[in-house]
Formats: sequence, structure tokens, C-alpha cells
Amino acid sequence: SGKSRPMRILQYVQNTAVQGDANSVISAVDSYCANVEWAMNVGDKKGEILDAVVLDVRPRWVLELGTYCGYSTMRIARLLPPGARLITLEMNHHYAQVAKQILGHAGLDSQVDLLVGASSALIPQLKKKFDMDKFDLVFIDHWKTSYLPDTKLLEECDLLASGTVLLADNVTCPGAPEYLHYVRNSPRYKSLYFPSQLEYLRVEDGMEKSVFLG
Ligand SMILES: O=C(NCCCOCn1ccc2cnccc21)c1cc(-c2ccc(F)cc2)cc(O)c1O
Ligand SMILES: [Mg+2]
Repeated sequence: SGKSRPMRILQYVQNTAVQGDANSVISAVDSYCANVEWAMNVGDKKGEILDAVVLDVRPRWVLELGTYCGYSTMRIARLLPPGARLITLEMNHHYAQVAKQILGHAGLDSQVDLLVGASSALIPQLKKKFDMDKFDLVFIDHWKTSYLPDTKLLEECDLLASGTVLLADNVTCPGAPEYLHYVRNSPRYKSLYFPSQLEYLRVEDGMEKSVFLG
């Protein structure tokens, strides 16, 4: 039942996770996707790398590119200091609708602003829309061919400060070769690869952490 994979994930969360308990919602998504049907959440292994980066950065302003069902959105939001804000962009209306409900079940919707639209159109509007200046952390997890153009767009929109951390999912699988070449060869970034596995599978993947040097 449930017309789409995100809907089936939402139904499983609503039936099994404890309302208001983000960790139980995260665990519910992981057990569904590990045992019933795969889905492109960052997952528990790479999720621990994401958690460690969020705790190290202690960001006031976070941007996420690619919400999907809100799994990584929850992992980030549950670790944010009070007053911090997470802006997440999703292209697909249906995914966004499901993510809103999953975030609501986890009790995390107050720290999160979910916008529906193309990153290329939304990124230039963010400073004015949220009266903000620079992001402290950007989690990149949308179209793999958009990683590089959107990083350049963030630079052009003056949304990166010296010290801003970019964390990119899937740099090995499906891969983001042009992005990797850019952040690893540009003098404006200090880049480091965190080897891991593709969500729920014994397939190599990894995340690239790149610090903008200004
Ligand atoms: O494709 C993936 N993610 C992207 C979704 C669309 O994002 C589109 N999108 C979301 C906001 C947004 C804003 N502007 C433009 C496009 C925008 C993705 C894919 C895989 C994967 C790995 C192996 C496979 F065999 C098959 C798939 C794994 C992942 O972890 C992923 O993240
Ligand atoms: Mg991903």
C-alpha cells in the first residue's frame, strides 16, 4: 500500500516511531530501508559522519540541497544549537510534502525551513528571504551534476565565509567527478575524503568535506 516509496516510508514511520522522538524516527527510516526497500537516504553509516561534522561546526545557518524524505534534515536538525536554522531545498513537491510530515513526526519542524524549487533559482534569494549573510555548513545531496555549478553559485552569491564547511554526499557513488576535481584542486578549498559505504548496501561510497578558505 502507499502509492510511492516516500509514502510507504512515511506510513512505516507513523506506525512505528515515537512521536517527537527524532532518534526513533531516524531508526525507523533506517530499518525500513535496510530491510524492506532501499531508498536514497544518506543512511546510518554516512549519517554518523554527517553527525560528527555538524557537532564539530556547531552551525548557526545550515543549507541542505536535496531533502527527499527529510532523513538527513532530521540528522542535522536534531544536533543544532538553539536558535540555529536549517534551510533545505527540494525540487519534488511530493517528496517535500512527505518530508514535512516526517519532520513533524520527529518534532523538528520548528528549526527547519523547507523550500520547494530549483537550487539555481532559490539560492540567489536566500539572503533576502531569511535576512541572513553566510552559511556555516552546506550539505550537498541533490543532482550530482549540480554539485559544482551550485557551489560556484554559492560563491557568487557571497553565501560562503572563510571557514564555511561544504559536506557532499555520494562523491564516489553515483559520483561527482567534476565537483571533486574542483574542490580538491582549487586554492580556495581545503578538502578531505571520508570513505564509507552507500546507504544500506555493501558498495563503496564516501563524503567529501571541503572548507572554504575565503
Ligand atoms: O540522486 C540522488 N540524489 C538526488 C535526488 C534528486 O535531487 C534533485 N534535487 C533535490 C533538490 C534540488 C534542488 N534543485 C535541483 C535539483 C534538486 C542519489 C542517488 C543515489 C543512488 C546511488 C546508487 C544507485 F544505484 C542509484 C541511486 C544515492 C544517493 O545518496 C543520492 O543522493
Ligand atoms: Mg545522497
